[in-house]
Parts: sequence; C-alpha cells; structure tokens
Amino acid sequence: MRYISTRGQAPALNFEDVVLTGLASDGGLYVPEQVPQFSPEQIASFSGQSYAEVAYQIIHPFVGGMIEDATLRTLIEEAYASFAHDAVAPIKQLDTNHFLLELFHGPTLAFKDVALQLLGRLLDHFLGLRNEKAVIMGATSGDTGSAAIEGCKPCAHVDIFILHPHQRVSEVQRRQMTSVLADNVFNIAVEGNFDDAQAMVKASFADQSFLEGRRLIAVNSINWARIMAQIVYYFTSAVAVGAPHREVSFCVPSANFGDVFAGYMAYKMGLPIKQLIVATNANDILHRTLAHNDFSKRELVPTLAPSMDIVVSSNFERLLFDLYQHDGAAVTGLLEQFQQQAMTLDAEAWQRAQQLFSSYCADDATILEVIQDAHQRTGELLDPHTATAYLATQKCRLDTHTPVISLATAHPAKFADAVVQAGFAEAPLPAHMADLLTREERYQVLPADLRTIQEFVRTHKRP
Ligand SMILES: Cc1ncc(COP(=O)(O)O)c(C=O)c1O
Ligand SMILES: N[C@@H](CCOP(=O)(O)O)C(=O)O
Repeated sequence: MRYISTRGQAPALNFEDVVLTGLASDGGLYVPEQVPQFSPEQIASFSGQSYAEVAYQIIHPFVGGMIEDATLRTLIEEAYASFAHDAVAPIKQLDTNHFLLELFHGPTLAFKDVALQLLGRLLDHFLGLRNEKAVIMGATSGDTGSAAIEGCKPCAHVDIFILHPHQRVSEVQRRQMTSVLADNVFNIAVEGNFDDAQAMVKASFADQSFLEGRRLIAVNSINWARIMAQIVYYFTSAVAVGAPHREVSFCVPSANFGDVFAGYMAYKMGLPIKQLIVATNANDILHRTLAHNDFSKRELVPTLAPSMDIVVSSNFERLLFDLYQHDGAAVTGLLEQFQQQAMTLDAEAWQRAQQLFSSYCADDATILEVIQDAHQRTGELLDPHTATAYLATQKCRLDTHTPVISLATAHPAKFADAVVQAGFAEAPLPAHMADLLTREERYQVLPADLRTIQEFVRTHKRP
C-alpha cells in the first residue's frame, strides 16, 4: 500500500513512514493511493465478530505488510482492551430506525480514544524497531489532546507537546490533559483559538529546523492512522443494523472533518452508505460549503460544543482530492484561494459531494433545546456535540425506513456547562477520574507565536 499527498508533489510513502510523519513535504495530507475493497460477503461476515477482530480485518490492507500479522493483531487487541465497554463502540436504539453509536467508552471519554489508543501503540512499535526518539506536536480543541496524551504517555520513544486554546476548553477537558504529570508530557495553553494552534503545528511540520534533527510526528487527524482506525466503527455499527443487506446512513458531529471522512472511506471501501449527514455548531463552514458551496472563513465563535470550535477544517482537503479525481494541482489552487479568504468548488465536484453529504448547523440555544428534547424523548443525556447530530438527523434524513446512526462523540460528563445550562445535574465522572477536579495540574501559558512555541518545544524534553 502506497500513500500519496493531496497536493501531488511529495514522494509517496509506505504505511510505516506515513505513520511516522505529519504533513507531506508539499503541505498536503497523505491518503492511500488505492482504496481497499470489501465485498458484501466479507462485510456480512463481520456480524458477530469482536470489535478487535473486525478492526484487524479492516486495518490489515492499509498496513500493507509493514507489521507482522500476529503483532498487528496484538497491538489492536491491546488498544481496545482499554475500553470500558466490551463492545468498544456499542449501539443503542433511540427511535424507529434511529441509532446512537456510543464512541465515548475509552479512557478519556471521547471518540478520539478509538484511534489514539492504537496510534500510540503503532508509534512505539515502529520507533522501538528503529531505536529512534521523536517529538509529537498536536493541537486540540479539547478531546484529541487528552486522548493523545493517554495513548502516548507510555511510549518510551516520544516527548509529546499538546497545544490547547487557553480558557476555551472545558474544565474537565483541561484537567484531563494538565493533570498528567509524566515527564514526557508537555501541555501548552495557547493565547489564541484552535485554528491558531493547528496552524502553528502545521507550520512546524513545514520547517522542522528548530528540532535540530529530531523527528516530528503528528497525532492530529493529519496522521493517516487516525482516519484508518475510525473507519472500523462505521463497519461494525452498520453491520449491527443490517448492512450489507440494507443501506445505512450516518450523522456525524463535525469540525476538522476527520471523523466523517473516515465514514466516506468506509463508503469507498464498499459499505452501502446512503447518506453522510454533517452536523456542525455555530462554526458552520462545513455546513455552508456542503449546502451552499461557500467555503469561506468567518470569525471563530466560542460555543457550548467547544471541541467543534474550528474554522479551518483540515481534512476537507482529503475530500477535495477525491472530488477532483486526485488532481493535486487543483487542490493546491483551491486551498490557495481559501488561504486568501474563500474558495468555491466547481459545479461538478460540488454536486458529487451533494449526492452523498447533507448538513445542518445548530447554535448554542438550539443545542440546549435539543439536549432537553432528546432526554425527554429517549431518556439519553447527550453531550452538546452529539446533540448537533441528533438534530441534524431529524432535519436531513431522506426517509424513515433507512437506519440512521448518529455518532455520540463524547460523554456528557466532559461538558458540565452545557449540561447544567440545559437544566440537568452534572453527569458524574467515571470512577477512574472521580478525583480529577482536585488533581495537581501542570501547563505553560504561551502567546500564539510560532517562534515562542517552537523555542519551548526545542528546550523541553524528558530528563
Ligand atoms: C466531541 C467531538 N465531537 C466532534 C468532533 C468533530 O470531529 P472531527 O474534527 O473529526 O470532524 C470533535 C473534534 O474533532 C470532538 O471532540
Ligand atoms: N476536536 C478536536 C480537534 C482536533 O481534531 P483532530 O481530529 O484533527 O485531532 C479536538 O478535540 O482536539
């Protein structure tokens, strides 16, 4: 399996190199050159298999022989043994043909654990074989950070630096990161927003001279392995509600477009997906693009669903590359326009996107109403991100006989503000983090200035 850049200029890489890197050298994102195909018979055979077994079968072709089969199986089994629910990603029925896919049973209570528990192990495996040390830089709007720290803190071979927007993540999210006092974990609270943090991480990949030869690795969904691991739960959940014998739709709370892009990959791999519904908060660039072909920057606004407070949606580039039939030059041109302020897809590409994608956005007041409404109808207390999907499913589904699976991307205990404002008592934290709010914290507040951040990374490492 070879991986190519969405900008068309960087060298193709194998799986090992793609995991151990970040942005492609031309500024693009890596995608597989060819998408593995699964027949209806293969998909049907996933029924009744464990999550780890299905994960092994889905992930195996992407690895392209770069990890011995038995080792790959062990890495996957160990990754998913850390989940509190045996099914890893259990599914609940909310209503006729409306299902909730609970992706928050991992150690940090958000869907990010599904990929980052595996990515941490892949990194340790490859770096261990090479006997090489590396630096991880990641940007977070709240959930990737703690999941990456949790997945990577046992790695003997990495120092991890996570940039979060100062005072713009929930208290639980901040403490999940800053109370990890391991000597290879460094938390930076950036005086800016998520887009500033992500831009500085990407700029650090473009010019790595500040690291004086040390390798830089990405844990954001820039890293292909993040997307790959997330493809699995589209298959397991679709099979649980009748695929491949019937079509299934998904509704995905979206911002950086990694999660729903994993759904798009599942579709390309042969899963019969009728509709991919993209749900956003008031930072609605994805909704404006999919509904109105308006991919233009607007000021980022803080919302009650802070993990989706993102304007520059990184993985949309991977979709563009596919919509433009792997024309890296066209993608580069479009992103240069966006860099200035706005881009417009050509009519054909936009229509192709519209055949599969629908979208809806919810502002804060609506999110609160939806949390109340969903609780009244189903008894479920949704987190504010999941609430956007619950609403978007109702607004966008094409019919009521196709099952729709709404992704529950986080546990409500992470977002006390929204839960309390919606009129509920705070959801309790699970036992392993019951004392989270009294744990010692360690983090550094720094300005959103690339040189300052890079100097911090350059001068800090585990003793
Ligand atoms: C809880 C939660 N829901 C949804 C999202 C959006 O996912 P994506 O960025 O993959 O679109 C995020 C962050 O990315 C998140 O943390
Ligand atoms: N919502 C994310 C933002 C980063 O997205 P990623 O999927 O690219 O890591 C977060 O919670 O940090």
